[in-house]
Amino acid sequence: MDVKNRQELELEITDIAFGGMGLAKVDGFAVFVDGTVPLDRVRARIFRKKKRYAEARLIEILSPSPHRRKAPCRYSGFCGGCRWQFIDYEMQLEYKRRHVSEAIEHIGLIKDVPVHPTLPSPVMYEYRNKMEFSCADRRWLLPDELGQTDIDTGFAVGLHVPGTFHKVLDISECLIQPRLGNDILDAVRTFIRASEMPVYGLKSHEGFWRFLMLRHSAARDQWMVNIITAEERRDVVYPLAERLMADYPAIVSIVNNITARRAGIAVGESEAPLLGGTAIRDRIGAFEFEISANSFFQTNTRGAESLYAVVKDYAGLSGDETVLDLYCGTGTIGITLSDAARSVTGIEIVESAVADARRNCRINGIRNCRFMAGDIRDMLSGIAVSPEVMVIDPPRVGMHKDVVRQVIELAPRKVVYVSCNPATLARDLTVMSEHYDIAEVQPVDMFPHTFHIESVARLIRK
Ligand SMILES: C[S@@+](CC[C@H](N)C(=O)[O-])C[C@H]1O[C@@H](n2cnc3c(N)ncnc32)[C@H](O)[C@@H]1O
Repeated sequence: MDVKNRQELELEITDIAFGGMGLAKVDGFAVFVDGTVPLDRVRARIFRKKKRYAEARLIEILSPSPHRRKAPCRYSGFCGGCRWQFIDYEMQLEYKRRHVSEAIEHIGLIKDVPVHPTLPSPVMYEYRNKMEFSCADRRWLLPDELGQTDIDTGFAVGLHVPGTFHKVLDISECLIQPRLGNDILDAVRTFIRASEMPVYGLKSHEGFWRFLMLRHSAARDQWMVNIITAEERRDVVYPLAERLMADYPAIVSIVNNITARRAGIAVGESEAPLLGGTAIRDRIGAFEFEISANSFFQTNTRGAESLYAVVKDYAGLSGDETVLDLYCGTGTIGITLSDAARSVTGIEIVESAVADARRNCRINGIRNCRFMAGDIRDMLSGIAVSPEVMVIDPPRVGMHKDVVRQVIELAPRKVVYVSCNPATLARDLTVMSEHYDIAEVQPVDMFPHTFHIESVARLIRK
């Protein structure tokens, strides 16, 4: 059967693709349907037809999969924050394991690598320690809000519809942030709505209020509020800070990041402290970390403990090894390994992250770690003595091919590769597998109700 654009079809969902969409086959032709899960039977309409696949929009579930559950969040299905709430958590874990395993087999062309069952996140809701809410001068309405006359459609503080930059839902409750975050969000929304300064237009690029970022320390149950505005107006934001400090004793830091850039990124070109400190402290395992507004920190603190425990186990340190921590961010992995190694050297491109890593060493009284700022592609040639163990935790794009080559030349006995992207993990492991046995891979769920998955691979030199 030839699939046509706008055609309505009855489909049997048989698989779930990386990216989170359900997959059906029509005479062997792949049709992706968002919001579906294997064993669903659905009616859907094709809205995009390509040579090798088509995408269809779900119209009706004719018979639901046993893996479906009722999503507890009212924005589920509309919000890009987490798109898998309607899938049973055990199945989320299994689909994530399959994605990692299939990527290694089909993209990496490496056979027989043991991929263990996904380690679940210790908490399934309220797990995110950092949330970024966008301000917008238009509100994207949920189906049950359409036609309501008492809704202010010219204002939203919330999260985006998946894949869009200008469609913002006005979110009053997000279940993946700790509960008090919703109260703070509501207080900020009320203040902004009453303010004379306009919210930012995501198309016009005019307006004052841009983002609200909330950070939470799980260890201390403390909050940081970062108000991102288009210009510095202390007279406008300071009264908001005063009100928040008075009403929420758990808030210990309020800062104002200022950015005139058009890009939809909640990072300021400059930062003005408002009330309290400019950082909060959290703990992963036995170590404390100071986190400022723009520091990188794993967004699921308890999940990071599970992840780093796997890294430590795979590194198998005896106390005598030199360790190289590539793409070290604020040094959290290196510091976690420091009590089991002779020395740790971390390399990271963002200078402020390296400054954070050094400060985190001082906070924890650690003397056997050093951190260097620079591009790994340039820095590796300066490593004179080959480390026994290398931990590699690159961004989504994976390692540059020159870096893979240099890692192989340095020839560490063990490599622990941490990845947030199964496709680039598989690509890099293919090259590494000429010199290393890929002993095992452990997927770790840091992001429940999303299709994202972190994995740790253990490599042993042949
Ligand atoms: C996935 S994060 C890892 C962070 C850290 N290992 C952790 O667990 O918190 C990747 C890091 O790689 C850094 N990075 C990206 N490209 C780089 C490069 N070419 N050289 C050095 N660091 C780089 C990023 O700034 C980021 O901090």
